[in-house]
Amino acid sequence: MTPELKSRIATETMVAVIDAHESLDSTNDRAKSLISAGEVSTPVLVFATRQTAGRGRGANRWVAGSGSLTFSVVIDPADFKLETAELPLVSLITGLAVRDAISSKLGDVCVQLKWPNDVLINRKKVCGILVEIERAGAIPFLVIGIGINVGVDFRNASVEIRDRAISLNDIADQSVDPSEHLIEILIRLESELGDYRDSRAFPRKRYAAHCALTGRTVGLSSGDRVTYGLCRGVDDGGGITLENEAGSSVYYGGTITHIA
Ligand SMILES: O=C(O)CCCC[C@@H]1SC[C@@H]2NC(=O)N[C@@H]21
Repeated sequence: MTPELKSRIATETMVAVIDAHESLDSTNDRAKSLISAGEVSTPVLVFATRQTAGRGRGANRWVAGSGSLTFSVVIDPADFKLETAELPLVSLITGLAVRDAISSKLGDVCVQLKWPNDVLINRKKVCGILVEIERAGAIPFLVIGIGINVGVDFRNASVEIRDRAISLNDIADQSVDPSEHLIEILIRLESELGDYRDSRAFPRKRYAAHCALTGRTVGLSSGDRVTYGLCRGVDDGGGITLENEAGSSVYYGGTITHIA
C-alpha cells in the first residue's frame, strides 16, 4: 500500500490503524490474531495485496491475486452500540455499504445484494463478505472481511466460474483505481453503521429494494434440507422471509442455492 493511500485512509475514513501486507493467508485470520494478541485499537484496517488462503462462508474460499481488493475491518461493536444478537445484521449492513459504493462508481448498472453476504453485478458475484467475531479475553470484536473482484481477468477461467463471477472493470466505462473503491467503502461502512446506531432500525426496505432475491422463488439450503419459497425480503433482524404453502417463515441461517 502506498504512503499516499495510507495518508488518505487516515484522513478520509474512520480507520485508526492500518495493517497492510503484500501477501497474507487471510486478512480475517490476520485480524483475528491481532485481536487475540490484544493488539487492536479500533477501527483497524487489515489489507493484503494478495491473499493465499482467504475464507468465505461455509466451504467457500477466496484466493485473491492480481485485480482483487481484499481487506478486513475490525470494529468494536460497542462503538456502534451493537448487541450480540444484532451481529448478523452487520453482514447485511456491510453489503448495503459495498453495493452503494460500487453503484456510485458505475452509474446505470444493476448492482444487487444476494442475502446474506454477496454483492452481484448483472446477477454475477462481484463481492463476498465474511463477518466474524473474535474475543480479546471477554471483549468481543467484529471482523468484517470484504473481497471484491475489481480487475480480475476471468477470460481464461472455467465456464462455471465465468457464469457466476464478474469484475468491476468488466462493465465500467473506464477502470477505477481499487483505492477509490476501498476509500468509498470505508466511508459508507462507517455511515451505515452510524445510521444503525442512531436509528436502531435496519433499513430493510432499502435492502429489499436492492435484493436480487426479492419477488423470486428461491431454495434455501441448510445441511441436507432445501426450503423453497417466494422471497418477500428481509425482516428487522436481517432474516430472509420465504412464503410457501406452509405459510410465511423467517430464516436467519443457510445459503441460497437455487434462484428460479
Ligand atoms: O463469498 C463468501 O463466502 C465470503 C468471501 C469473503 C472473502 C473475504 S476476502 C477478505 C477477507 N479475508 C478472508 O479470508 N475472507 C474475507
